[in-house]
Amino acid sequence: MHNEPENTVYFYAQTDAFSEFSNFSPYGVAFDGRWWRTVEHYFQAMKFRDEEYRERIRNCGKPKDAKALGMTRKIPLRPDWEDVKDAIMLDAVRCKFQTHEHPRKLLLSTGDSRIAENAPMDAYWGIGPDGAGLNRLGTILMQVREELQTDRI
Ligand SMILES: Nc1nc(O)c(N)c(N[C@@H]2O[C@H](COP(=O)(O)O)[C@@H](O)[C@H]2O)n1
Repeated sequence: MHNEPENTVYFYAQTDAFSEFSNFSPYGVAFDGRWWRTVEHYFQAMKFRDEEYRERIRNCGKPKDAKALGMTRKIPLRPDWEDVKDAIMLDAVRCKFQTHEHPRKLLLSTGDSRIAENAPMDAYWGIGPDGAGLNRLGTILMQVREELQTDRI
């Protein structure tokens, strides 16, 4: 069962409310001494072991370009991707909210509301076409919010 919709904060497009919660929003993260202009750039690059290809993603302009580069299967996906992708996403999202005050305050302002990525085509990170998707990104955002609320980060 889902919570009632009125207790849910939805986000997705950069033109919608709470767009700051999207990995496409313009809040960069630092990992391994390098700056990634969005969480999406970092997340997509981590799919690959190929350092040159990671750099290509890091240096591409927009998060949608990073996502498109991350979709290729011409460069092999790292073999452990399915095992590590949730931890990589959590690290990146946590780093974003630790680094940037504006999205952090917005995240804290949601209290204990459910947070859901309203991504119609994505039933893993988002709620998918019928609202019943796994919403892993929303769950990670709620975990990071709880860490902030309880001063654990
Ligand atoms: N804003 C936005 N536009 C899309 O088209 C999307 N699919 C998403 N969702 C984000 O995509 C990332 C997952 O990519 P993979 O499917 O694992 O390659 C993740 O950042 C989702 O939040 N967002």
